[in-house]
Amino acid sequence: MSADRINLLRTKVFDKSKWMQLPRDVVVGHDAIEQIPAVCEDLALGDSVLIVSGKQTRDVAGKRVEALLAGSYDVTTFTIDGGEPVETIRKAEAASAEAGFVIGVGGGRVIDTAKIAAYNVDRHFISVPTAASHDGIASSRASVPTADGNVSLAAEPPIAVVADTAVIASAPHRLLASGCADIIANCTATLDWELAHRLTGEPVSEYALTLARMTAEILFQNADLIKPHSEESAWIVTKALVSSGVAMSIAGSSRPGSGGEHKFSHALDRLAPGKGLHGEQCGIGAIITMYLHGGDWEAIRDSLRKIGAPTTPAEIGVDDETAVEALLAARKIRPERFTILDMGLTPESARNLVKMLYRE
Ligand SMILES: NC(=O)C1=CN([C@@H]2O[C@H](COP(=O)(O)OP(=O)(O)OC[C@H]3O[C@@H](n4cnc5c(N)ncnc54)[C@H](O)[C@@H]3O)[C@@H](O)[C@H]2O)C=CC1
Ligand SMILES: O=C(CO)COP(=O)(O)O
Ligand SMILES: [Zn+2]
Repeated sequence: MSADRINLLRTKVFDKSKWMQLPRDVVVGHDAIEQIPAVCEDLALGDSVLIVSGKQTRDVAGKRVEALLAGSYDVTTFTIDGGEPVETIRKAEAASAEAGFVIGVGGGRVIDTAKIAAYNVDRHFISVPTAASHDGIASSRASVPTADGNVSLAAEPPIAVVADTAVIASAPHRLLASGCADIIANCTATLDWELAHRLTGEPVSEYALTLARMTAEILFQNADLIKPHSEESAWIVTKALVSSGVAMSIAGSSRPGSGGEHKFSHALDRLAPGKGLHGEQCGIGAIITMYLHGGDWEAIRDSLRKIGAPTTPAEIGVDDETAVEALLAARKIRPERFTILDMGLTPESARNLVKMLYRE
């Protein structure tokens, strides 16, 4: 081989570069919230903090975090009131700019709002989930609903995650089951990613793929252990959500955890707002996309049932025709993200799939 050719190969190998941002401290367990002052002190993030929470989650845990930090930090609060998401982010951003660092205490929407606001004004962000309902608790991505569908944005990766299993176990079981379904959706999201790699040459990360898939498999194996209001269940699911979030951070995108089933969920958010939770809709979508991939869709359905997550649109109050519309609309959401739903689905085939796979 000539020297020129060797140099060319070297250049190809060495011009690859990637920046992965992962949490530095992850504290999960009973009364973990009490560790927040120690975590903040350990990370030396500044003298003032903005605590972002929702109306309900402020009562659940936000006020406790405020009280724990009040003696040592200048504490300000921002409560999300359910207004227009982009406007809410702008307001949270302005409040974050006045603080040294930001803590988000709540469900997915609160955490996403806080992590985008922190990112936009270059502040560190601590994630304090009050429910194990989604895998954004440890990721560097945020999902924001817009008029054109959900967009996945770069956001501040949590420098710490503090997940109190007592708080999480006391949340409605529906939230925990939804988080399980969001993880189970990794099974189809990873298949979609591999499909796109084979078909369009989209790069994949073997590590992110393997971690996302393994996380879903561990949950499958432990589906029997997922029970309402059990701290052990909260522990299993929270660890899986952290692991899934890390897969997204390694990938630098939500690809390992979001494929066609997520597009279906985003489409339902617009067509049937307020009916299903994010993870619930993703789980329902994964049944169809797994069937289309030729995989074991019945295993997905049975695990969801075991955990207590819905397996049909009817269970979340969505009629079959809306589910058909969502399947067809899914392709228009983030069209650059190729999935199995881009492979020739027609109104007739969508109708047949819904009829066949969503029987009670
Ligand atoms: N950044 C990312 O990578 C990801 C982001 N997401 C986003 O997260 C959002 C979905 O998150 P969810 O948590 O499902 O919805 P959510 O944030 O709307 O919360 C659902 C409900 O649960 C309540 N809640 C939370 N903790 C509670 C507790 N301990 N006790 C009683 N009620 C409690 C909230 O007040 C809210 O009413 C979506 O916007 C989705 O796009 C979802 C997955 C990954
Ligand atoms: O929900 C997510 C992963 O579970 C993030 O996915 P999106 O990028 O589709 O919002
Ligand atoms: Zn998700």
